[in-house]
Amino acid sequence: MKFKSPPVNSLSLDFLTEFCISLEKLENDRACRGVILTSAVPKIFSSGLDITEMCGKSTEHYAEFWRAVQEMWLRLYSSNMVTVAAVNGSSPAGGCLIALTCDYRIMAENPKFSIGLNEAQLGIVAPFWFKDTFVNVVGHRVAERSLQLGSLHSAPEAHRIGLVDELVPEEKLKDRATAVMQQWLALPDHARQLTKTMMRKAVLDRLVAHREEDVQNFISFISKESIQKSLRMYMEMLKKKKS
Ligand SMILES: CCCCC/C=C\C/C=C\CC/C=C/CC(=O)SCCNC(=O)CCNC(=O)[C@H](O)C(C)(C)COP(=O)(O)OP(=O)(O)OC[C@H]1O[C@@H](n2cnc3c(N)ncnc32)[C@H](O)[C@@H]1OP(=O)(O)O
Repeated sequence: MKFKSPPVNSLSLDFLTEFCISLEKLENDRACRGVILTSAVPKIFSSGLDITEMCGKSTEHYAEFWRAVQEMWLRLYSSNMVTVAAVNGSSPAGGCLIALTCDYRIMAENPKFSIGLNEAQLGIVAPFWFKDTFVNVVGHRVAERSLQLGSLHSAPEAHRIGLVDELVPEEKLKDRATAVMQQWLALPDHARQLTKTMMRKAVLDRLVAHREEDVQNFISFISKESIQKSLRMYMEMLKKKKS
């Protein structure tokens, strides 16, 4: 599955809706046992949640948007398919979450590409299920430091801390992702799927049990004037960076 939402593959409500529909189609296709996620946009895997969806909108919109973010994560984290992220560009915040949610991450070894949960840098907080997914990949200590600092890690650093499983030259990313997929698909599906469920169930159940509470937390957090101001300033900073 190739993300193609220029300029930076932001995760808008439309993007998330289409992503979930595509994933569901593949999930229901018995001939499809695995999916490789990558980007058709040069140098960017995904810029994370679309900040404009979280700025100056109604409570109803925030609720709809957040449910779509939850849905994307629940579907991908619980997928029966083998999921491989071929991270061919930068991947902050929600983009990093997508990669973390897969079974395996391969990143292009370009030191200019960065990845991480940088929410704290925007003055916002990664919700508990972003944090849980991160902890399950890199461990508690690395996740705690990285989350508090809102660190964006260069590709070599991301590999060193275990955020990505391997680095390969950009031109070899597709072949390597295909080889990894073949390796994972060589196992019987039922054994792999049951093992995956066993490893992820507690974290998935936690969001399922607190889904509506999480929506309300998001709405009250994001609606605060101080948070709206931080997000506006961040967007302005992104725009100024160009000029
Ligand atoms: C205890 C209580 C707890 C309660 C908690 C409850 C709930 C939690 C609450 C909130 C959590 C919300 C979680 C959010 C997670 C996220 O994903 S936030 C998004 C974070 N993303 C980023 O920080 C990335 C920002 N972008 C960049 O760094 C760069 O754009 C880039 C991706 C590295 C690409 O750089 P490049 O130079 O190629 O491009 P530009 O910077 O020029 O960007 C082009 C264009 O795109 C716009 N844009 C970029 N990123 C975004 C984005 N994420 N959303 C929307 N728009 C984006 C940028 O502004 C440019 O626009 P233009 O100037 O109009 O062309």
